Amino acid sequence: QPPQFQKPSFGRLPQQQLQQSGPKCALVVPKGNGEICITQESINRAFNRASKEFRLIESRDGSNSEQLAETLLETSRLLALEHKMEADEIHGALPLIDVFKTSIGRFCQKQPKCEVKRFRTYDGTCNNLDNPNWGAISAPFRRLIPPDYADDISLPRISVTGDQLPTARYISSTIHRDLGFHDHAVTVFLPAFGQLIDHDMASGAETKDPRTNAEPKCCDVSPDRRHPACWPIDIPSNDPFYSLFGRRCLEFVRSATGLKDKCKLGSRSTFNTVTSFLDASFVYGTAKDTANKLRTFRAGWLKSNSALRNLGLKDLLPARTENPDENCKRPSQDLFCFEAGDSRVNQQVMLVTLHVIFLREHNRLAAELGKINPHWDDERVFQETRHIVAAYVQQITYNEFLPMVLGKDIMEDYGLLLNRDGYSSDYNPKVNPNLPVSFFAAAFRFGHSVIPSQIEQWSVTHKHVGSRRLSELFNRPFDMYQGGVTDRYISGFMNQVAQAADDAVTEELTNHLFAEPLKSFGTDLASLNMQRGRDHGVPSYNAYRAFCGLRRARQWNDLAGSFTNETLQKYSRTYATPDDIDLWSGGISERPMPGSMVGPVFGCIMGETFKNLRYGDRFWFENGGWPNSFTIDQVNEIRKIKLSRLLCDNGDRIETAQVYSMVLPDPQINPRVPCKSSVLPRLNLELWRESKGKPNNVKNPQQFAPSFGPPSSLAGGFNNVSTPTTILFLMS
Ligand code: HEM
Ligand SMILES: [Ca+2]
Repeated sequence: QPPQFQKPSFGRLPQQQLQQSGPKCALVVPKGNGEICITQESINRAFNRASKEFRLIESRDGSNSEQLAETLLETSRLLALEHKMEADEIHGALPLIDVFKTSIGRFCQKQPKCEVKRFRTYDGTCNNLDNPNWGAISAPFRRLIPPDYADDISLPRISVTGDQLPTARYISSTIHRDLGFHDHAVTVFLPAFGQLIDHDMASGAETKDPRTNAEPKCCDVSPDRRHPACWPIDIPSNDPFYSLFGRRCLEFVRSATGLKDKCKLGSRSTFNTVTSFLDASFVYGTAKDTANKLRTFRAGWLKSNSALRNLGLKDLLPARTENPDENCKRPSQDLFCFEAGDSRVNQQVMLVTLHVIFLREHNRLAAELGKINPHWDDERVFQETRHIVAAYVQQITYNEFLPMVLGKDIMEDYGLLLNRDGYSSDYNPKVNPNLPVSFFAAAFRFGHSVIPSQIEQWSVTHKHVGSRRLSELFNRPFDMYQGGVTDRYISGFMNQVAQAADDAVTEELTNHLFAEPLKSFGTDLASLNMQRGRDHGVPSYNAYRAFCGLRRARQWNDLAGSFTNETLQKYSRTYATPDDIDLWSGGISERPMPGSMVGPVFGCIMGETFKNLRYGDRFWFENGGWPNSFTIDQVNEIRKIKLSRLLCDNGDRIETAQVYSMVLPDPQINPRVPCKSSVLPRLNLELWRESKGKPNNVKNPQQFAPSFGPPSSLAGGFNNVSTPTTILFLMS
């Protein structure tokens, strides 16, 4: 069984004492010797006042969700004020009120009605039939422990002393300076794939200025004229880098406020704008409209750019011709960035390259499936291909990526090892696949520490042929239009060693992020990570220690085993108390666990998240008994897929690759093999052949009800798992 970490306790109030919907009171909260009665009238009063302030209009189609979220937050603030509620009561009690019994109900969108179908919806709704919005777009980030807001409702976290925390940039420049250490085992494909799946799972909601429909600018605007969501980051006057340019401010805008499940009251929630499920949403988008724009509607294909065909090379992503300058620095009007299912695609070339590989794989599969099943129409080929591509993402994530990042122990403890054979019957509709805010804002940003300063290109014969600074490539993916560059990046990423996952982050990210062409400075990703954590009310590293079963530090010495002496000293000089350490900073600075790239706190947050993304996904590729289920032979085919297979098939002239492309090649334990080697099997698509009219694999459509039990993966052995210290398992 996965370890039972301390269950989230939202407040110290005994839940049975909280009565809902009594005759007079919507909620009764015990307080001191007495109790607080929150009446429906007081809720309605607070809501009316707040709705005037935010000009809420009545509508149940979701078009008012932004104002409704702000209105409900203000309602909560007014109620907390009126009833003198403390943090525990705000987090533990307010969400228990059934708002459908108050005037709020009229404004809250109804849950969609679900049907059981073969393919996933684009927006992730109806994956969970009882909670149709779980894992879907706009779902709130969930909390592993109660939030930490300065006013218990919404204002960013401050020090437990009551003072402001040190500015995020100060922590970045003292603790997260680049020391340039390399990892000893992983290649650049590890962070590249990590970021790709990050974009499958997570995207925070930007606050837009209604006048410009862009994120507001904060730095060069006087504080009284700033957009209310502005919360720029102060740069100390003696900053080792920005002082050279007289910069004192980094742009930062707080994320948009979101609705809680069923419009519940309580402290500020934020939401995910993509599906948290690993469903290849970065290929297809998270709305039908987006998917339709990407499709050719012929033979199940996605649109692509054929500019390189005359050189005998495969297609690239289609050009972004709508809003061509959005997140794209074009040197001239006739050069375009790329379009894909996720709008962040052009951020840098690692990401673009993987998007290209998945686009090509989609079209390769669609072509084959179309030949094997000539009676399938465009829609059927498209959806069956999408279904396989999502399964690939799950297989590669749990079979290659997570074992390297988390190591064998966490994989086992959280039930993350894939089954060796047979179907899984471990889908559990009670498991919530929404991402924890601590995962989105901190733990999965561990990858920022692994990014190298230079991006290398290698030849297909594995020789280094050139390097470019990462900062020259932000939002400038144009060299992909040169014949052969896709291969040179693919080969580069499988041969270039990644940075170590430690407290150091490359200056390309901490001083030059998104630098404009020819500008000497950009912004700082480490600062953004910490500011984002504070923005979302993410409690401190120390609070998560307690959640993860470690001892909560009372004094600096208690952390001696967790950090190097040097880091600990820096922390003690930077923060007022161990209770203040930002989660992202503490998490990436922790000493890694044996066989893992991360320490126990990030390991625990990621373990929790990836456990729920597996057991809470009804469309998980190993699940049996649903209309979406693959046949068992198909599942076994997918189990053989490795990232190197996709590189071989979708590069232009890649002929050899190491078996595990996220791990450095090694003649003994991770040898380069020819792409035609049986060590890298291709999916046998004959298993997808269907005789006309017969549904693919649902033997008895009545038998949808899955059985629930302990994850059978835990009973199984050790399958295909690799970790830096257990890399020998790779080849077993
Ligand atoms: C050159 C590579 C990368 C760049 C330039 C980059 C940049 C960024 C930026 C600008 C943000 C938004 C920051 C904010 O305002 O909160 C972000 C968020 C994030 N990044 Fe990265 N990142 C990179 C690589 C990675 C990698 C390798 C991972 C994981 C393995 C990762 C995981 C995340 C996650 C989980 C988020 C939050 C979700 C989101 O809003 O996108 N990133 N990154
Ligand atoms: Ca997704």
